[in-house]
Amino acid sequence: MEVVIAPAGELARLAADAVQGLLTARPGVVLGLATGSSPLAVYDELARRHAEEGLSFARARAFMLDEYVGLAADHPQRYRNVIDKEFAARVDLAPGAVRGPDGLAEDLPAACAAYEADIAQAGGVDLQLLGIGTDGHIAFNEPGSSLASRTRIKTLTRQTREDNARFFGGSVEQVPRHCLTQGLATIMSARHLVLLASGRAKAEAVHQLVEGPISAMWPATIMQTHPHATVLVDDAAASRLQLADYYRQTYAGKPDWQGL
Ligand SMILES: N[C@@H]1[C@@H](O)[C@H](O)[C@@H](COP(=O)(O)O)O[C@@H]1O
Repeated sequence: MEVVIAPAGELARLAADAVQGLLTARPGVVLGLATGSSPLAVYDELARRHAEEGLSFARARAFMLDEYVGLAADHPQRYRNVIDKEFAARVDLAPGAVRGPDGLAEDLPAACAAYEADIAQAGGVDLQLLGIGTDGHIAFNEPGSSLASRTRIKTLTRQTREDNARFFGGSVEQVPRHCLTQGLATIMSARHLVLLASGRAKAEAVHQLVEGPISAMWPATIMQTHPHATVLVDDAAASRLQLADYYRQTYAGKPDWQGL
């Protein structure tokens, strides 16, 4: 696991560089997209490179991590609509190139199984962007999630609903209680995991993710077993890392050509 501690703008550029490197090598790359505020600066940077430098996503495909159950098709907080607005509509992804779990399906378990099959048929995800919840969840894999889980229905914790109430007019009651989420094993199948976190509220989750024991109580800790995982954090999110000095020295001595 590589840990990079840097200002938020630099982190977004690093993640965008990794995406661009893949796109340049293989235009048909499969991206994994995350919602939440953490990846927004990456989407801004990729949209800028598309507009100003001609970076093309025309042959790329993308899979979303998760979706609320039951939000109306036109609800602005439906993750499908969030991703369209924040990223897909700002670049040249082909129509239908972005897939997500269907939180409005009549048969939710069948929709989850179909989603897993879609990802497999696409050849798996090349680069998965991730944020992290204050309780250590990735996607919507709440504490207690099976480390071997696949896409399924989950019940959101009170903590996550409170954290996300800001997107629902500040009302926790407006936040759905259920979601569909890629499982931890689904996420672990991606070839490169790039997690972004900023702010002091994430410091304990980041410490557990990088330095804690692997445990379903901090679901993101499963990333310690991934062969290519990158954790991009600002100073505040890094403030509880025991080996922060070591991560800083390591990154400072890294050759420019190496990439993430
Ligand atoms: N399902 C999403 C996660 O994918 C995201 O990582 C988390 C943190 O969001 P933020 O980046 O806004 O802190 O929020 C939600 O729970």
